[in-house]
Amino acid sequence: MSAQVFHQAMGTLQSNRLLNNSGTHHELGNIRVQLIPKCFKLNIELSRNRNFRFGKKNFGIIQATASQTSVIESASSPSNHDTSDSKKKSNEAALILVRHGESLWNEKNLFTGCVDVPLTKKGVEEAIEAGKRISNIPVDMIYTSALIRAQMTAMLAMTQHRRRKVPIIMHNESEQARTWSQIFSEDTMKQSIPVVTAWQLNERMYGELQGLNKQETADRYGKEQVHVWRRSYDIPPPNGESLEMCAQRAVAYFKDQIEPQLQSGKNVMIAAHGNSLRSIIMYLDKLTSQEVISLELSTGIPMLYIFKEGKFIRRGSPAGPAEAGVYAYTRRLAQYRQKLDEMLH
Ligand SMILES: O=C(O)[C@H](O)COP(=O)(O)O
Repeated sequence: MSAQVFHQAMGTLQSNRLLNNSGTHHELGNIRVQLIPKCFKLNIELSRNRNFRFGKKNFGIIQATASQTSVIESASSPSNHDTSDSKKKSNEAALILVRHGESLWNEKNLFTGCVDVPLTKKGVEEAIEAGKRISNIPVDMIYTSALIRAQMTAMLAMTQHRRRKVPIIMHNESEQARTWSQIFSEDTMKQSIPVVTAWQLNERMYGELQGLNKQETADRYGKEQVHVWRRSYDIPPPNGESLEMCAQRAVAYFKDQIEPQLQSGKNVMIAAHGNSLRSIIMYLDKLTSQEVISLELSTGIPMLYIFKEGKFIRRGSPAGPAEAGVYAYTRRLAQYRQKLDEMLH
């Protein structure tokens, strides 16, 4: 198999460079149709909306519309031979949301926003704990923000997953980055989970509050003013983003990039931030701008949703690390867990 085909199969965002002897391309308006012998039956890609691909054999049918590309897979179990843990023509998919563990600036009570601060030791432990709670839930794709605290959380959580797939960050920032991060073993690829990092999932930009102490800011400007900056829906902090502004980019990204994966039966984990996740939960739970202001998210506590028939069903947020009673499993999740038990015993 050529390196280029493998690169494509690995799922890096599609290169503008056309494949030579590995396949043929046809342009249909803004849709590019690519036929690749023995690999994808049919690979339809929007030339402007570059959608992510991962794995190859399991891509049975690929559907394209003017706004999105979705994939229906043929994998069905967590066996070693499957590229994905999703079900064939699955009509349900798991969505895990997790706010990053405690960061060094959470610990110091500083406004952090888009400043790229790592986790504390406690944050590392929280991320590992989060991983234990979701260790029996299938994960086919991971999305994180561009910030290290979310990425650390996702990676540390996955060290606990019983399926033992390896999360691998996709580097699509340049052609060279794509080329230099190729994987040349199909088996290795099957045991990997693509991790897509996106600035749109970043924490809200806290403007001129970034780096200030929250308590000192309240002492200086008044508790009420700071509460308005932190929890109002549409009032931004000085030169920063309001929750509404944060929601515009985070929810747009969720709808454009993540929802199509869920529609195709992929199980997705998102590791992000207090405010980008509040925005996404507002969309999932159809909260009003009044309701979202009282929504608070703890660090490192994963929340589970099931996506089914176009709807998001909240399945719980575990109070403790013990699995029993943590999540209201669906039948499909219970079957997945049973297969893991069989595989690992
Ligand atoms: O950016 C920050 O300071 C925190 O991650 C979120 O802060 P908040 O609770 O003040 O919105």
